[in-house]
Amino acid sequence: MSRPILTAAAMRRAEAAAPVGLDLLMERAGQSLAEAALRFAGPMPALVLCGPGNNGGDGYVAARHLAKLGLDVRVATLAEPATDLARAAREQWTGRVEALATAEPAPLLIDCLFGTGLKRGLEASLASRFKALAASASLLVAADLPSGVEADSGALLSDVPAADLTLAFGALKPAHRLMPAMARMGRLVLADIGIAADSQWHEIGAPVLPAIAADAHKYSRGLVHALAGTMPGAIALSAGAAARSGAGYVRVSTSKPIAALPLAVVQTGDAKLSDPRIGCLLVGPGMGDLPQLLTLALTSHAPKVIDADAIRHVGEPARLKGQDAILTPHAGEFSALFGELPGTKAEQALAAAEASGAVIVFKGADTLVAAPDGRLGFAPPAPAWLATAGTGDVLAGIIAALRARGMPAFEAACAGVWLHGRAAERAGPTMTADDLLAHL
Ligand SMILES: NC(=O)C1=CN([C@@H]2O[C@H](COP(=O)(O)OP(=O)(O)OC[C@H]3O[C@@H](n4cnc5c(N)ncnc54)[C@H](O)[C@@H]3O)[C@@H](O)[C@H]2O)[C@@H](O)CC1
Ligand SMILES: Nc1ncnc2c1ncn2[C@@H]1O[C@H](COP(=O)(O)OP(=O)(O)O)[C@@H](O)[C@H]1O
Ligand SMILES: [K+]
Repeated sequence: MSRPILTAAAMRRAEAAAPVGLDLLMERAGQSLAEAALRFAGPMPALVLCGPGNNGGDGYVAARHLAKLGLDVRVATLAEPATDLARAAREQWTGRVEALATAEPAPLLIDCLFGTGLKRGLEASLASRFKALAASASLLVAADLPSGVEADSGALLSDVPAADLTLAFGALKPAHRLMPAMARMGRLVLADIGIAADSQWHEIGAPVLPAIAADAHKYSRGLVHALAGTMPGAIALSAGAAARSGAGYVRVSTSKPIAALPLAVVQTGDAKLSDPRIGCLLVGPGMGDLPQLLTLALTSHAPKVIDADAIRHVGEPARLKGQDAILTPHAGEFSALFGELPGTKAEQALAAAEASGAVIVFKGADTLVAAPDGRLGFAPPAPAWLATAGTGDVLAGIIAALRARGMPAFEAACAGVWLHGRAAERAGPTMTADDLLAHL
């Protein structure tokens, strides 16, 4: 099961369409916040910071439930509630409400200042007060989003303290899975408040891989054909990854023998790309300045993974229409091909998929997979030690193998990204790209 991801506007639509009233949604949000905070932190004195909107409303509800659960809880606010829902929640809180500017700190700080409605950075005095209270607390729990994070882009409108726990209400928002916000969430927990969170945007979940048929033979399991360029190490990483990701046959066409290739990978001097058995063609890793390799690849009818240097040689995104291609750019390769697109990383990835007709794996600490039909996958966090040379070559090889095994392009790309991240977790912080192969 992969979890839906909703923008702030989509979230408001889902809330409005819910079979129960908004007051009940807020009650559920606040109650789940109280229960999660108590389970996470244990019974320690708490200070709930309430903002003017419905995120603040969740805070008043949470405070009421925490008090009912026997906790020593105080509430501080920067302004009176500005919405009917928040006002109603405030009225049901029978305790005192302190001014945020003068409130004493508490070991458990619950941040209900702003959620999806944040419009601009926090005022300087509020931001510094919030930071000081967070610095004095042992644990910081954020309601829906750490206050200061923009829900749709993942931008930090204010330099917010990192939460230890973030409780997302109803559905994940893009900021839960986009940098730099993603790194401020701490543990991320999703609270079901009873909305139907339908979306074409999802967090990428554990893949279901095609089974190996009992009567399989090497070609039926999938043939990956890779085109080697000037840097043999890169294609060796890609081909090794493809071989370990279930391709039945991995073949590399190269003008000179490559010593680093696994023995199971077949080297060939000619590139017979008309071979109908090719399940996926791979071009780009270690290609160097040989644009003719891309030109050759684009003459083939086989599905393709286009990575690294080959991306820079595409020229016009529309050249890829009808190519059944998966592109795997990092940020530099992305802007080299698509230019500086407007909008959030999510919107940029989707625009690139539409312009090229290709599935786009927009890599980084927050990798996205976008399909031309509007589907968008957000990778779960992967270890930062993936930031080492050659890991992209490994990813391209994994995806090529899954495509050759018959997975559709979007599913193969999502599955590859997921497996790559989990392999890095298993390989540990000292890994090199070579080590990653052993953990596929
Ligand atoms: N709408 C609903 O039915 C539900 C909403 N829920 C909560 O409501 C949140 C969204 O509520 P809202 O749309 O009221 O938005 P928020 O509570 O996130 O904040 C919006 C309010 O803050 C003000 N504001 C925005 N940025 C500011 C800044 N930098 N400095 C000072 N004031 C600023 C706005 O003018 C507005 O009054 C969600 O994140 C979630 O926590 C939950 O209670 C579940 C139900
Ligand atoms: N900070 C990070 N956290 C998680 N994953 C990362 C991080 N930095 C890079 N990655 C991942 O590592 C891989 C790097 O690929 P790429 O930039 O193409 O490197 P190379 O060309 O050297 O192989 C991508 O899959 C990317 O998503
Ligand atoms: K918040």
